[in-house]
Amino acid sequence: MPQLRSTSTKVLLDGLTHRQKRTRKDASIDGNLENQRYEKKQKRSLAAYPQQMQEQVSKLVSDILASIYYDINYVCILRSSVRLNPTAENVAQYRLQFRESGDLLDRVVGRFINRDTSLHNGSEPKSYFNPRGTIRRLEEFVTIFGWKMLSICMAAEGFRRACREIRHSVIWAEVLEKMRENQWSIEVFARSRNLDWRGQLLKYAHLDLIPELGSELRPVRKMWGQHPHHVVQTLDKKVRRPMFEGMPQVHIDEPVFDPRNWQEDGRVEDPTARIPHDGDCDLCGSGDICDCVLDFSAGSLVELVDRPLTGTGVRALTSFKKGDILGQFVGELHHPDYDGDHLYSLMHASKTDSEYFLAIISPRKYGNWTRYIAHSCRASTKFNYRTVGRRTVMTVEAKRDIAPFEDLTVNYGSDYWARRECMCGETNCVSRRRRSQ
Ligand SMILES: C[S@@+](CC[C@H](N)C(=O)[O-])C[C@H]1O[C@@H](n2cnc3c(N)ncnc32)[C@H](O)[C@@H]1O
Repeated sequence: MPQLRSTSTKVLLDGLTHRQKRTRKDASIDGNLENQRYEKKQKRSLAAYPQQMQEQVSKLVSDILASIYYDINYVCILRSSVRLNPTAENVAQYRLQFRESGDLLDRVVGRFINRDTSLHNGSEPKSYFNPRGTIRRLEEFVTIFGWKMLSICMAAEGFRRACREIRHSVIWAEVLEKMRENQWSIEVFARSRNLDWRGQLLKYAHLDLIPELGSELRPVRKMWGQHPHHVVQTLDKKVRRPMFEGMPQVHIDEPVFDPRNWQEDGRVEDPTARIPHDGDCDLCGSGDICDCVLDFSAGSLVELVDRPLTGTGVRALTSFKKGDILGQFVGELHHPDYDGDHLYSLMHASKTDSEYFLAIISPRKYGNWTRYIAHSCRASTKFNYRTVGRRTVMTVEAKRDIAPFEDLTVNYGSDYWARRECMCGETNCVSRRRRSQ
């Protein structure tokens, strides 16, 4: 989580701390009353700070949340590689990720047990004045979000660092608020990638001193076994499989060329196969057919979410820079005259001759996350024809910098909206302009 180390962040954290600095020694003099006063003061909301500082804090908090998704994804990739290839090195690397989190979980569980034991004894819980303490924060976190969420987040180094390194409670409060907004999203993200959050907690299952822990360990519906992009978060905070005309939509990584779809044409070769006329490879610059392949890791850091006006859409879970290639638009390849998909399909051409169509890419059944990108008349991404390795491909690229948690959008072109109503809400919206004419 490099963001926490940046100079501007340090200045920001110091600035906030400076205003309300108070030492642990001072505060511990008069115990609980002081503790309450201190916390009240600390809980001043972010709204009390200058606008510029508020913006910096929200950016920092977004970056922290994004780092949690990134780390969870990383741990899940590691887990898959351990399952597929359990070498000593892979196993050691995977275990390393859980060393610190296991230790912290032990301590938080210990805190809850001590708390309960002291209640059973009839004595007051031991006072622990340590507002900035990591364990204290984790304890608060469990109280708000529960053990499952703690176990999920604890797998992320970004979360552990935030607990340890954030110095001001206003920032920590903002992190908790952002967590609250994204709680279901984080859970779906972790569960659909098979994060072993239960395994981390199972060793405490026999401790019936913490009843909430037992109830959270009850088996939950499996979200794993399929591709993470077979999971859409619904408006009522559930999940569903994306469907088209009553059939489940299937994730694929590569376009599908089936000669049976080209019988009239008699074509037996994939029309997207690269020929010398398609120009140099956009990755290595070579004019010869090369073995380059696009890196699609960006697609691991997006999620599918239902939106009230526009149906299933795509939300970024990380930041993207202008020009980043986020993914490849894939689907079944059909003859350019194909008329069977008016919802998702796009014409494909070579970058050297964009007027000559090679195929229609139709992802209504087989496709990837890019088929769900909503239209906006002020879009954040664009489609591009590219030549990469052995293929001509259609990519989705960032038109500008994109912040974490923004919905990705692309411009479908004004023809698409000739007989449909665009709901993007932008001031330059094609349908809005039509209505006002
Ligand atoms: C390529 S699909 C995108 C995925 C689709 N939302 C879904 O649920 O499968 C295009 C369809 O999404 C919806 N959509 C996307 N952007 C929209 C917008 N700006 N206004 C209205 N509807 C939109 C429309 O129903 C459109 O026909």
